[in-house]
Amino acid sequence: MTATEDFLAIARERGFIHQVTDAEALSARLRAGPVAGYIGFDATADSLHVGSLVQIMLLRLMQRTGHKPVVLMGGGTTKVGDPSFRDEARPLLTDAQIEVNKAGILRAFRSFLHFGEGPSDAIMLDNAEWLDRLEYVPFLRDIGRHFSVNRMLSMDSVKLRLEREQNLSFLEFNYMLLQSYDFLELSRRHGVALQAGGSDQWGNIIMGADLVRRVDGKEAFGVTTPLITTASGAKMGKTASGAVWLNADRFAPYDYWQFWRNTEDADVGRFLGLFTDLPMPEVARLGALAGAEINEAKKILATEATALLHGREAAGTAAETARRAFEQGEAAETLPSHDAALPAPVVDLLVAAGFCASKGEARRLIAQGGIRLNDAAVGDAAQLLTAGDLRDGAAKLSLGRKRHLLVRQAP
Ligand SMILES: Nc1ncnc2c1ncn2[C@@H]1O[C@H](COP(=O)(O)OP(=O)(O)OP(=O)(O)O)[C@@H](O)[C@H]1O
Ligand SMILES: N[C@@H](Cc1ccc(O)cc1)C(=O)O
Repeated sequence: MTATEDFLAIARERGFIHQVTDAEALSARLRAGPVAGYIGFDATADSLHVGSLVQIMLLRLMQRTGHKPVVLMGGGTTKVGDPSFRDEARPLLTDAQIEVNKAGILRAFRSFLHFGEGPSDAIMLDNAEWLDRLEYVPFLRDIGRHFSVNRMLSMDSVKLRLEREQNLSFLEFNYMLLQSYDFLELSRRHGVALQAGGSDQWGNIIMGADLVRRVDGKEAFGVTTPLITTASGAKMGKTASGAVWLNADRFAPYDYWQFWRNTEDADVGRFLGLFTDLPMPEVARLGALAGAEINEAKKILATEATALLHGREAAGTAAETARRAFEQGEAAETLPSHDAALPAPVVDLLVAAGFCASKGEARRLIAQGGIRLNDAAVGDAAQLLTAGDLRDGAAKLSLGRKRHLLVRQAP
């Protein structure tokens, strides 16, 4: 692809665009040649989850259409904590924890973006590099003077907190200035002219674009993606038992494949557009399938999305494991597995393996008939899994019809 290919039109067609600061001028700029565009990611956990995948796929699309994606790690901003649309302040993380989180987060990007020195190669930066060095009074004088507190207070992202008279600390109130300042630094250092993010980032993004225009008189654009919810209204990426993490040590490729395989019918077309590289005519065809056929589209979505993150081989293995586990009902070797000292309560195993967030949730699922041991429903919340349950060295615990776990005797 070349830089003349219209990134904005393709992004819109695939479902990425919620708001754009000045679509016409941005389109013209994008047509004129490669544009460097950035998205920031705070290091609030040691892996990103599938909610951030919209942002990562947008960076990927930038690269595929000939532009330059800039990944900004929020090593500095994480110390402050973005208050946008949050009811309360995020817990303060130690510097050591932030380092661990950064190392975990950056792993996912390598699967989606090509990093290097070329004009459309991705680069990764960390805003700690400039934010940690800021001096208070010079910063207030050079940057702070361009911000109107009146305007900051009118932003939707903090309005609710203020209206409810919930505390917004001065630390958090500064977040918007720091993110805005990032845009200015990136514009100066790398000619970045575009910032993207989820729709909750609109306020931070337009403030940054204004700052770049005011201080340096340079063009700066902002784009937001919709915040993806499923057809039933839940925020994308959260399941009953937690988040769908991108790192394999937190969420196995097989579970990731299953997450996509379980997409609701009404979401299939939209998710294929956002989370795969399939051409749009194919996306439209698959999204329009109905009845039993939509299941084939879900498997394609699962395999394509898993291949992007974990590689085609892992995706193929997951698809094959799923086929064997569900179509033939046998426990395959590649299901996620968990070693435990036996006998052990089923409830404990479900929590230890990450299938349930708490013992309470595990008991509830058992009461609802949602847990099976070797394909037989577990009826009693106190049931133990014993060595007698092992078949060829493993017992199969299932949550619902689609998530399975092999439990083995710990050595
Ligand atoms: N469901 C989603 N759809 C689109 N973008 C999302 C979604 N969830 C998060 N994002 C985006 O990913 C980035 C990181 O989000 P955020 O930091 O809020 O995630 P988080 O810390 O895991 O928060 P939460 O626990 O509320 O999900 C932001 O740019 C945000 O807009
Ligand atoms: N505020 C963004 C992360 C971010 C950090 C720094 C930036 O310059 C841009 C974005 C979020 O919470 O998701």
